[in-house]
Order: sequence, then C-alpha cells, then structure tokens
Amino acid sequence: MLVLDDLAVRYPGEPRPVFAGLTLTAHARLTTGVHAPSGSGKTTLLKTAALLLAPEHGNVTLDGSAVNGAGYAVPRDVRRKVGIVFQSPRSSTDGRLTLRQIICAPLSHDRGRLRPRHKDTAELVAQLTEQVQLSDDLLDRLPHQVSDGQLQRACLARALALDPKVLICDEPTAMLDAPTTAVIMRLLRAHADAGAAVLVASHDLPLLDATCDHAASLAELQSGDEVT
Ligand SMILES: Nc1ncnc2c1ncn2[C@@H]1O[C@H](COP(=O)(O)OP(=O)(O)OP(=O)(O)O)[C@@H](O)[C@H]1O
Repeated sequence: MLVLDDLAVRYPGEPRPVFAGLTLTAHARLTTGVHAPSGSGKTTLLKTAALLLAPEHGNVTLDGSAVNGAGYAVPRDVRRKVGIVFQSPRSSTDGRLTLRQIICAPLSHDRGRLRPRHKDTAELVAQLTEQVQLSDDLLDRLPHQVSDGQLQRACLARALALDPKVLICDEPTAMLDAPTTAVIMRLLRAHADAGAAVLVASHDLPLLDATCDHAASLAELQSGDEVT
C-alpha cells in the first residue's frame, strides 16, 4: 500500500508548488485512478508516488515505512517495490536498445532477485511478453521498428519485470487504439488482482470510471476529504 499524505511538490526555482495538501492512498489489490486536465500535475504526482521526486512537504509511506528523499537517495530494496509506465513510450526508452533489452533492463541491476518462480531471465522475458501480448519476433527490434502500442506494451513488461508491489501508470493508453487500450487496462487489473496497488493517471475520466476500482480528480485529492 502506498500512502501520500498532505503532499506539496514544488520544482526548484518555481514560486509556487504544483499542488499542495494532496492526500491519496493506493491500496493493494485495487486500481486507483487520478483524473486531471493536462498541465495540472498528474505526472508530477506520479513521479512523486514513484519515488522519483521528493515532496517539499508531506509524507510518502510505502508498506507502512516512511520514504525519505527520492531517486538514488532511496534504498534500492525500496525503489524496486515501485514500477512506473510513463506517458510516452518513445521518450522513456533508449532508441539503441532492442525491446528485449528494454524489458530486461531492470533485471540487469537486480540479477540476484529474479522473481522466485523463474529460473532465468529468458524464462521471465518469455512470460512477460506473453502477458503483455507481444510476439517473439518483435523482441529483437529497435523502438523505431515497432508501433507506439507495441512499445508501450514493452514498457509495461519492463515495469512488471520486478513484480512491483505498486505499479504506477501515467496516461498508459494515450495515443493507443481501443483494442490496445483494453489489453493494457486488463493487464493493470490482473496485476492488482495478483496483490499489487495500481495507480493510474489519465485525462480520460470515462476510461478511469470504467476500469478503476475508484477514481478521483486531482482537485478532490487536495480537498481534505477522504476519497474512496
Ligand atoms: N521540471 C519542471 N520544472 C518546472 N516546472 C515543471 C517541471 N515539470 C513540470 N512542470 C510544471 O508543472 C506543472 C504540472 O506539470 P505535469 O507534467 O505534472 O502536468 P500533467 O498534468 O502531467 O500534464 P500533461 O497531461 O500535459 O502531461 C505544469 O505547469 C508544468 O509546466
């Protein structure tokens, strides 16, 4: 479970925080949606939830333990509990790496911690690619040789590689067609059903209402009322 309590986040040199007084709980086994218009702070919120940005004020608690700082200041064992899928698969992948290398990237930092039921990386990659419905022949292609939807599925496989307890997705279906959107949202549901907390932000309120256990707007999260 991830708890964000009374958060304010301000970028260096900016006069005002992007948001303040924001409280949100992402529960295990549930998908939580955050709805907000473009430019209002969704990505900032999700980067804070993913322990990539430190709040100016407030507390981030993961599985009952307070998290201090952000990025490499956070111990690896804590960081690896959180996976993130960014809005743009093109800007969140290295164009020189094949899809297989992209999916394997978290494992190269975490060799000793492959998920227990997998004997080796190849077996895990095979399972992840099947899960996200990527065909084998795409794995040795570079990002410019696949579609946005295929690359976003590789990004989701990368985020799932360490079996994160908290999976965070920033507009994961932006630019995707309806069938690919349905695949991605079903995968997020399945990861929640397997025990994770899933936090999704989107400008698409009907999508969040249709696919999340509960959804709230960024404004509601700052209202001081408990959002359920
Ligand atoms: N690194 C940064 N430095 C200063 N300001 C920033 C930085 N990144 C974002 N901002 C500002 O913070 C505000 C929120 O940006 P953010 O990217 O979180 O919004 P968003 O809701 O995710 O937008 P979109 O849906 O368009 O991606 C915007 O006003 C943006 O200009």
